[in-house]
Amino acid sequence: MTTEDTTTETVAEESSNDPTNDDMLIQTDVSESVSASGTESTRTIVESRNVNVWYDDDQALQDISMEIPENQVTAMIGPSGCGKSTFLRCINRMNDLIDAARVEGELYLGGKNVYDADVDPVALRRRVGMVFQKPNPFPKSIRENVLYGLKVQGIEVDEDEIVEQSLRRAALWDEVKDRLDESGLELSGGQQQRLCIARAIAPDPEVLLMDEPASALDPIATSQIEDLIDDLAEQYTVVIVTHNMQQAARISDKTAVFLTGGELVEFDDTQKIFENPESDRVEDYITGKFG
Ligand SMILES: Nc1ncnc2c1ncn2[C@@H]1O[C@H](COP(=O)(O)OP(=O)(O)OP(=O)(O)O)[C@@H](O)[C@H]1O
Repeated sequence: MTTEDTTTETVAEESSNDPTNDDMLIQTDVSESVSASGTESTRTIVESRNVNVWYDDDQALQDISMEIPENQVTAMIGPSGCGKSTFLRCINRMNDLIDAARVEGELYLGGKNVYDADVDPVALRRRVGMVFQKPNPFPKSIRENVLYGLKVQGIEVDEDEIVEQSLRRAALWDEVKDRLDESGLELSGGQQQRLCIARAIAPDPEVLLMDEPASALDPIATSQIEDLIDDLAEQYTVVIVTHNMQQAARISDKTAVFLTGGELVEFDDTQKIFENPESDRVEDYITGKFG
């Protein structure tokens, strides 16, 4: 990837009545880049520099450096235990919640290191939403599920508007618009996962992290989630962990291949990774020779 141009913007977040804004002045260093194909101009939104993670004495990630482009889908693939989920959790500091975890290195979101002392992890998680493997709606109504994140953070919004907008973006509105006060647990698995996506996007995050979001779903629901991810990338940056290489090939623009030991072996355009990877180890993994 060639760095073409670098501009710096300053974004002052209003603190006003919003307790999640922490009065921090975010220096946004936006790198303008051209993809390997030379056809798309993209900006880097997440950049990791030499990120290392340990769980007690065991190292889970080794020196991970990569630039994740804005408004694209970036897939993380690799064999079980190679650190994909650990890396995802570095981006929104969910590893902070694991006592044994220790993170070193720098992880920039819009040019600001999220591990700086002045970053509030709760405010960060509003900017970086997350969807998990198993749909996990709360035992509350569909409406309350969508509004949950905003309400716990005390953010006042036009509730009807946010509920409709989030459910529309999650491709669920038409199926639930007449039953918004019914429990989210009464929906099918695929609908529950789209409800969780609506809940994650209601606070309008910049980045959406998805940790194997379709692995617990049937093929039809999986296909709906894949179509949805494609649509979401028009508005959000999506970073997805998947065990399913065909899924990564279908839905992602960029692919990062992690291999055993927590090493990022190759990161490039998805087409290049699947058709002509640089690394023999990646080729062996992609072609099923190991992993
Ligand atoms: N909470 C934890 N405490 C201790 N070790 C952990 C914890 N979470 C993950 N690990 C270890 O860190 C390493 C990387 O795990 P991680 O879940 O990030 O891998 P992964 O590639 O996402 O795996 P999978 O594809 O199976 O979900 C593994 O060795 C795992 O056992």
